[in-house]
Amino acid sequence: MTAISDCFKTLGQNGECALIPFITAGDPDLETTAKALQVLDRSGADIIELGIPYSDPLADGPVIQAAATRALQRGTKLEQVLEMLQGITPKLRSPIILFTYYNPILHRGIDKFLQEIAAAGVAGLVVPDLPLEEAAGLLQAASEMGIDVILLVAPTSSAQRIEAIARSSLGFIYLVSVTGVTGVRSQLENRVSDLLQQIRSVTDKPIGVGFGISEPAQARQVKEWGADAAIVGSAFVKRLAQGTPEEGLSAIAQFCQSLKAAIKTNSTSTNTPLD
Ligand SMILES: O=P(O)(O)OC[C@@H](O)[C@@H](O)c1c[nH]c2ccccc12
Repeated sequence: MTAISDCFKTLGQNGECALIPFITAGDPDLETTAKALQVLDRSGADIIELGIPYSDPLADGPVIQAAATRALQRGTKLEQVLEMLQGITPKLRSPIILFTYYNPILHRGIDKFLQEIAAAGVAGLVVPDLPLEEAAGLLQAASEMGIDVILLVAPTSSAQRIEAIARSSLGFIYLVSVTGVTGVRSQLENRVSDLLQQIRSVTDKPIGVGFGISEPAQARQVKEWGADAAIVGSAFVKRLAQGTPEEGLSAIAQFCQSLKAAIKTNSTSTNTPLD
């Protein structure tokens, strides 16, 4: 069993929903990224998604695009991110998912890339622009190295495609809550609940919901809709980038705790009698 499956199994036994924060590597610098991973790990994160900055981040909204630009301007390179991870992953409870666009993987060569990230202790991989039709090779090679490739379901995915994605995705299935780019949204669409049920009807694998979750109440909402994980990106990236690195770290610690508290409890905020 992989570290990610193991994590969902334990949480599922307690009726808990996983919290998956996302941050961009190298923003404001890699030293802060290393600290941020440890802070999140101690503040309620169950799994952490770390984004490799990329110059053409098609699926990203303004907050994560700006973070990637800042990280690239500082000269953040994949090798340095992996070197940092190698030192940090042994100290973390949370498995690390690496987020990268497909081009850097192709550029390096699939096998070399996988060997390097496995050596750095990475447990999973999200590649938003990897077409399912081309995913087989990467999925196979990654699973042989114990790395879960997590595939994305979009609100526009057909029933047939949802089934195919659910069959192939490893670790969990990433349900993108809206059509569009990453970023804070004031309201989550109700159809996320229908999509969750639709995916649930074709698979036993855990399902994580991401895109637009920026408040504890929204995380609680996706939990109540039946999600196994709430993924929160832009809202973390924004907080980490505000003020000095120390201020950013303390802001994400607090935010992480409040999100976890919202999805940990089984009770709802309404006063339901116990009997
Ligand atoms: O930023 P948001 O709206 O909270 O969304 C999640 C997210 O940041 C992370 O999973 C992510 C960052 N960039 C992506 C691109 C595609 C899919 C997912 C992502």
